[in-house]
Amino acid sequence: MAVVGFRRHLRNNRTTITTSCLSRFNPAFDFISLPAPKKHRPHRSLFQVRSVAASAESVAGFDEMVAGTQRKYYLLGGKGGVGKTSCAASLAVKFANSGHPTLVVSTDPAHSLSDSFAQDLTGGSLVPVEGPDSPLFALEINPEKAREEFRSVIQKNGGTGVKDFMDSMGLGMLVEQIGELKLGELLDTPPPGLDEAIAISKVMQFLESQEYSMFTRIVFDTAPTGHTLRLLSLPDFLDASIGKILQLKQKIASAASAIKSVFGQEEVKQDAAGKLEKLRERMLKVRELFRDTESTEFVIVTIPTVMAISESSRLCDSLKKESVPVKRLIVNQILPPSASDCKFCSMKRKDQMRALDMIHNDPSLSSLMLTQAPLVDVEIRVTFIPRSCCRKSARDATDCELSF
Ligand SMILES: Nc1ncnc2c1ncn2[C@@H]1O[C@H](COP(=O)(O)OP(=O)(O)OP(=O)(O)O)[C@@H](O)[C@H]1O
Repeated sequence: MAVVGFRRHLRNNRTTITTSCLSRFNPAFDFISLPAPKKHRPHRSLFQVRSVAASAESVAGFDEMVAGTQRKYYLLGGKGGVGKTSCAASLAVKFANSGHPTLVVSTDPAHSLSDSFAQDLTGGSLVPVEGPDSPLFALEINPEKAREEFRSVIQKNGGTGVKDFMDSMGLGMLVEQIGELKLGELLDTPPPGLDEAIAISKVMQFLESQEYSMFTRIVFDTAPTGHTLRLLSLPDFLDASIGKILQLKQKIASAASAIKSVFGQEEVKQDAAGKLEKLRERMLKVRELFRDTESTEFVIVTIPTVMAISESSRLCDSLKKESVPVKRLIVNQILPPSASDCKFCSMKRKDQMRALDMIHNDPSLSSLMLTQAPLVDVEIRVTFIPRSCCRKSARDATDCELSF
């Protein structure tokens, strides 16, 4: 299994991958590349993490991330296009190769996890990723598709399928409260956080379902910054909304006869306030989870540009304000060292140095552990090499090192 610059060669009808671009560049980019099989592993740090505040190099970062068998959640977020998906995929692979059954989930409506793994993950269910030592599954949650399905269910069945659908999304109790509202209109102008509500409800399913209990590492590839903040603030939003919904309860009760035709008498009789309370508790549980320093960590991904770092600084402040644990910053796409820069690269390098200085001087970001990942000259993809291709006799040493 390898996360490498993606270059395919057909050799004897088998797929192999060159690793030359990575080996030419910084070995610290092992965050994106993979550790070689144990017997080939170099002795240097494979996941170099440097505290910006204390400039000494440390290898403690990744060791700390893999330590322990209790479940841990890593949310990767940052500005659009900085490499969140690439980093989430490679981190997930590293966890799986370190012995953790791992799940990587994309909550970004503009998914690219499928592209990153070169596998179709759009079905809304767990897809096994072959290759790592321990099980690795990937999942894309497609909120927009879910919303569309929801809309068509309403149109087709006049609302009769709504409850089942919402139940499947973990939001069943909501529909009973809003059953007499015009759901079509609600979907045309979705309340802020509806997409994130679907993602959160999936998270709650992870927590509750036996099927997911095996996973000890869950990596989230989140949507760009704005969405992420809404995701984190949604439990509060829903908490506040519950008051409003409770007011609707009275209205719903008076419209019981109308609802009866949709949901049946028994449903209407159920204690709406109790259900809302349950929903609130669930949301609070999610909120607690995201703020639990023992189990959760938000990793900010950025690139060395003034704009990206300024946004990362604001994101870091917001996360801290929300009491979300944030300890690490990945600075992706750093120009690799070169003995002779062209004019463009030399200018670019200076620009990147200025941006990196911003991190050192930023009151929020400077306290984070910094991982630097170089810009590589090919697209980052996760793929695997069939074991049969890894026979030493048939392969040169470099290919073998990053295969399994
Ligand atoms: N270090 C790198 N060197 C070269 N290309 C990179 C690097 N990191 C990411 N890329 C490329 O940049 C593009 C965007 O990466 P990716 O999809 O991981 O970013 P993202 O932050 O998840 O994007 P979005 O916000 O759109 O979801 C991809 O084509 C990816 O291959």
